[in-house]
Amino acid sequence: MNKLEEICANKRIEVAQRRAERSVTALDHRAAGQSVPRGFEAALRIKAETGFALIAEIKKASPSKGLIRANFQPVDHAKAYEAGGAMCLSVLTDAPYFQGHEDYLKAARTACDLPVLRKDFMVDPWQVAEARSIGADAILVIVAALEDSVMAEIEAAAIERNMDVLVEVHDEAEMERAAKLKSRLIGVNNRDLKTFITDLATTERLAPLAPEGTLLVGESGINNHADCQRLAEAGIRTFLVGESLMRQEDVELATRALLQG
Ligand SMILES: O=P(O)(O)OC[C@@H](O)[C@@H](O)c1c[nH]c2ccccc12
Repeated sequence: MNKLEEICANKRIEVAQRRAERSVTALDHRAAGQSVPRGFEAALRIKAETGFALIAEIKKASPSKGLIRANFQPVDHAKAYEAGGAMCLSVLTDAPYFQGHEDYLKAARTACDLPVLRKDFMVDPWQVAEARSIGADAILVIVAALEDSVMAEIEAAAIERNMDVLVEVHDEAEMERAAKLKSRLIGVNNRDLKTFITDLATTERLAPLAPEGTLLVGESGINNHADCQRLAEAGIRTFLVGESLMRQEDVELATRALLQG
């Protein structure tokens, strides 16, 4: 069992417990109290026409790096990312492996005007209703973790709720499977799931294989402006960046430097 399979096996157990306590109807009722979804993909597409569109990630820890940020303040981070020029936020909510929490997403979204992706491991369409009920504007679908039929069900649950779907791929076969979905927001994860090594060449290799009309997102291992410029050579102007920003003292300044050099 690789790490992703292990995480998803645990997620199934975790979700089964929460699902027993709350129905989709109850979640949708709760979601009605949230503000309507902010356009996640639309914000990225507009910005990517003229510059670099950034999804800035709020991430306290990860399985490969352990604790990334000791002084962890999701509200301050959200504000700093927004002030620094990010178009969207991604907030880790997985607790066992990333020390995330749904409260971090709620607090971050309330603190700014940016659309927010719930960064978690979706294994059940029920989680989409849950994500919307805490205010998420978009969800992540990791192709490597799901069968085609479940992937489509999760996507449908998001579309039904006017949420956007970031579809994540790691290799050619996954890009082909992603193309069968409706979403044309596709992230290429540069992190090898078995070794945890990141290599920007992954995005460069897969970019030409994306279906027509796709907004491609370069994910993971993007450390500086030069990395953004390198991916721009391959036509990618949208990036998902976590660790390199989370490690900086002045997050707003670091965000601006990443985008502008
Ligand atoms: O911290 P980085 O190397 O900038 O990477 C951010 C993001 O791509 C990474 O956190 C990520 C990509 N896909 C995921 C799926 C689950 C959890 C985390 C992730």
